[in-house]
Amino acid sequence: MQETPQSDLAPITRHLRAMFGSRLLIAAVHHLNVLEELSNGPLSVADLRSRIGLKERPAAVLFPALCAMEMLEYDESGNLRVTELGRYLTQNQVPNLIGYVGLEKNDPGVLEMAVRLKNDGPLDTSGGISYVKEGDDPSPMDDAELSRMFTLALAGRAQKLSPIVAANLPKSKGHLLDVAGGTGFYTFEWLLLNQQATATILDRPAVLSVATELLEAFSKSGRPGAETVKNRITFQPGDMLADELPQTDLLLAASLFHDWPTETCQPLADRFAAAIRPGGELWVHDAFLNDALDGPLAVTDYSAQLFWATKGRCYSRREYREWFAKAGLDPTSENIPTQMDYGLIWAIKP
Ligand SMILES: C[S@@+](CC[C@H](N)C(=O)[O-])C[C@H]1O[C@@H](n2cnc3c(N)ncnc32)[C@H](O)[C@@H]1O
Repeated sequence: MQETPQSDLAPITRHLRAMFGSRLLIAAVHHLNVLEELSNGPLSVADLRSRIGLKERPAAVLFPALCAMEMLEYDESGNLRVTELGRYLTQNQVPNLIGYVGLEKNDPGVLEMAVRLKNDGPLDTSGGISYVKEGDDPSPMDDAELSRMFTLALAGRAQKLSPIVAANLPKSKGHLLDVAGGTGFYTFEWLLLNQQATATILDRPAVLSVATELLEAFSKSGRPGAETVKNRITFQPGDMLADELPQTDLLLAASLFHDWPTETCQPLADRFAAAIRPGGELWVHDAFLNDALDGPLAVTDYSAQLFWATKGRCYSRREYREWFAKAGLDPTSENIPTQMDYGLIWAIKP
């Protein structure tokens, strides 16, 4: 089949992320007893969390996933209950599939997922967490080899999505700040479409040295205007959680918030809002949970993958829009799908 810019690679990312969803289901049944806890009737999210001993983040990953899998649902009062299907994973239902699902209960990935759910992350974080640099904690993003590996791992995804994202961002002669810009492809493509604009890519120094190499190759691609992109980009090594951010007309946060826990997202939104000039815009490219926190399955699987590997998870548009509003931005209701189950939302600075 010939590759076209329109072809969505979601089947690949969905199968990749499904592994993490499977681990959640098996761990929920065999290591956390989630469905059994609900077999006597519905419980509020808070009650279910306290019975299983789950913190906010693992609960916000696991419960939406079990809803998306149709094992759980919310009743009229907003409590969680077992569905007709989910009943077949409880002891009172005979026959049931508990034993059959249990064939995989000692799979190393399942066992580790159970540990991470109970602990809200891996037990050993001495080597740091992928895609995360926080305070003085060690970070793979500051290690030459690891940051190259993690950054290049995202290059194909960014190359595929960036022309779509760039085409949906506003046309401008102003400045774009691409925070945690990684490979830089989103900026490269946007500058190609906006020949008078300038941009700053902010990330860790080791990541930016990879982006610099990619920009060199991009400049020589022969695409119209590609050779001018280099002169319009500033690379800014830094810490988005601590350093002053340059003032900008547009700010892009692509696959950024999902690496961070809820308590870090509001300060990030506040910092981004402060960097945007009046009339400017904050754009987020990410995968979003339903506002009802019950799916979609592709995103709850992705949230499980992010829970596994980072400090974050997927969030709903409602969660983002609440951060934007608290940061003094006016969230728009627009929702622009891109590909691979991602989309764009944005807010304007009054
Ligand atoms: C998941 S990647 C996203 C990269 C890019 N936006 C994309 O969509 O391909 C997250 C990026 O955040 C960067 N990052 C993590 N902590 C950071 C910090 N404190 N300051 C600046 N960048 C940071 C990482 O180095 C990494 O490049």
